[in-house]
Amino acid sequence: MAQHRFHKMHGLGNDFVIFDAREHDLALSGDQARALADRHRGIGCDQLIVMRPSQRADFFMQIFNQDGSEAAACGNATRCVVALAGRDVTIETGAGLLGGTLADGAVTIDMGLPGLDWNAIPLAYAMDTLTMPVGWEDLADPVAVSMGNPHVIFFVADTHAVELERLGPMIEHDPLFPERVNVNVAHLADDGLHLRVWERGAGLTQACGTGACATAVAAIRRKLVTGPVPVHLPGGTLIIDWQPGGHVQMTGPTTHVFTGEIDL
Ligand SMILES: N[C@H](CCC[C@H](N)C(=O)O)C(=O)O
Repeated sequence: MAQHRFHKMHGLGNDFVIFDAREHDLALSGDQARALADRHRGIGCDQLIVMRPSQRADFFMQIFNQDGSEAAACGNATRCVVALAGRDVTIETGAGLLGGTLADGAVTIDMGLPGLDWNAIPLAYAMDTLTMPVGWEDLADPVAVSMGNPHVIFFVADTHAVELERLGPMIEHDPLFPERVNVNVAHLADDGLHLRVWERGAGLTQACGTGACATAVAAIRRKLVTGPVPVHLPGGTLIIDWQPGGHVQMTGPTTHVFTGEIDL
């Protein structure tokens, strides 16, 4: 056992435990990550992040969901590790290299190109990802987008009328999504997009950065809005900018709550 320092942070209430393992290695299994993320028996978080050395970037970001599964992208946590670094950095993730810049207390991440083909999401078989011919009860005709992690987006009349705590897990585990999926329900209002997310491996969260990116891309592809677009989540608002063919830019705040030590 050794003592390891961690940072408790959040991006609009999507919360993280972040270990900086660039100087001292920290091997973590999915089971250990799940135990640490447990809100009753561990520290508690939506995702657990480990910053590691990288040959290609300032650091590598390993991402564990609350259930112990690994993900290749986490937009809100990416903003938090840039804020921790305290300077503009390049981050290596399982989905490629991301750029992070700090300005006026907010962090902007270049989230790279969205994945739009069925096999980039991935889906179990070929279909048009802009208007998918599928549905689950009242949720139908979604869009699929990858931000390095899989997202399905439903545009509805009112996000608060959707029983996401029941339909979310049903869709997350549907065989159409071989790697499971993050489930986004959104509606368009005068002030931008309103979004609620059932996250793969974490459930209902107060905010989802990649979900906000994927939903903005879906809305722009369907010509509902043009970028930059405010995306209002239960925990607050992100600004997403994207032009077809370009990289997705996400801007939003981060909060450092406390630093702790734990024996691992
Ligand atoms: N649950 C996601 C990872 C975290 C995404 C979210 N917290 C964000 O800010 O992008 C997945 O398994 O793909």
